[in-house]
Amino acid sequence: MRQFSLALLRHISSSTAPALTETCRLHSWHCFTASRPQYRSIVPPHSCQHTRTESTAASQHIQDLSGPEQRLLNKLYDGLIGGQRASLAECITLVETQHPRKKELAQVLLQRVLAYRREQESRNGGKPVAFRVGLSGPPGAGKSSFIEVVGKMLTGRGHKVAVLAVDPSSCTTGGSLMGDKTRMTELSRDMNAFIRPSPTSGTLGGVTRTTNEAIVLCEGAGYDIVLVETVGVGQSEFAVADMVDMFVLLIPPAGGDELQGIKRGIIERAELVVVTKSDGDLVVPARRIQAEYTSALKLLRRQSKSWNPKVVRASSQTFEGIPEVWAKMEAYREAALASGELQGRRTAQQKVWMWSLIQESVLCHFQNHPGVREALPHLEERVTKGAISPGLAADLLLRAFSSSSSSQ
Ligand SMILES: Nc1nc2c(ncn2[C@@H]2O[C@H](COP(=O)(O)OP(=O)(O)OP(=O)(O)O)[C@@H](O)[C@H]2O)c(=O)[nH]1
Repeated sequence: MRQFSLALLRHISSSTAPALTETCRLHSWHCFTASRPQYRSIVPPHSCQHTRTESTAASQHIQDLSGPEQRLLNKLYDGLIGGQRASLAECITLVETQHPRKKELAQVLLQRVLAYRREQESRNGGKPVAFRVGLSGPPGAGKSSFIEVVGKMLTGRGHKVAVLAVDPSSCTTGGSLMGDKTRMTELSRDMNAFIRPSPTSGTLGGVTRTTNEAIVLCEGAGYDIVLVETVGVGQSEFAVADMVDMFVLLIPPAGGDELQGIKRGIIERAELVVVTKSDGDLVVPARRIQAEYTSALKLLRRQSKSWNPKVVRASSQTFEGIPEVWAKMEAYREAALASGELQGRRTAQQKVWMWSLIQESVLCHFQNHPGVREALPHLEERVTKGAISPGLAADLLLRAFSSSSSSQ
């Protein structure tokens, strides 16, 4: 593990450093190594290292890998960059794995793909190559029907479309909220589309991490539009809003009760609200909902200087409004790119992503700590019986964790 961390660190020191000034880079490096003597033997980030290409830097990891591991990673990387769907699926399976060594391999692969993506972005004038859109809405809002028609329309226009799902229920029940039914049947047969359901187990933190990583992989495989779908339950919508360029809320033309479940906080995050199923008898209620949401959005604090959130109607059955919805999404992207907000949003998301990784891994470390594991059953029992407060139990567990961690 330590050897792998060193390899990764060596790569990070050379591949992320160009963004920093030389002084800042060296200062950060010395601050970092001051408390970590084990890393001092690694060459500090230095400008002469940046003349190497990203791929050369990335291949440094490969030296730490066994022959079969190198071959596997090369095969996956070449297949992915070559746009092969089977390789993309295999790469996503690798980032979803719980196996410790495979997790390390996945990180090496991701570093290579990220380096490749950076090269592409610099050729694109520093602008992101792909457009990431998050789509959320209550169960039955018409999300999969909408993604199916929009996806088909976009592949028809020459785009490559990837659809990723974040299903909060997969973390507890094994994935029932987004339905076990076959979704988006036509799009799944389209050679220019790639659909990946949510992993069927794990924590929401784990699922969002792997979705973030899957986005990077899809972009590496040449998908220029990545749609991330989630159901409007729990925190998954906020997690998705934190990983995309644009967040779209889909609302069915339903009565008040069904709309109760839509959280106010998430409406504030939406750049676009689409009232779905605006056809036949549903046109009248769809218009009413559109008017209600338009007034509601006016009262909310404006999130962006370059874009005013909009409310539109569309029908996946009649196709009415679908091209217009996409035109609004493109208009948003252009405005956000021109103002620099999109690039800023992505930069901020990198930090959110890093902290969610830290949270997940610290929690895992805590739960697997021998002192915590020993004390946990007894303390949990005392808390459930009301013998001690949850706060005291948490304090005792944290003490068990930190005292034996520091003596290790
Ligand atoms: N009239 C009409 N019905 C629609 C439209 N889009 C979807 N529906 C119907 O609404 C129901 C739910 O549609 P889905 O696309 O499965 O909705 P979803 O939000 O993906 O649902 P979950 O998978 O349960 O989260 C289905 O019975 C669809 O046939 C539409 O544009 N018009």
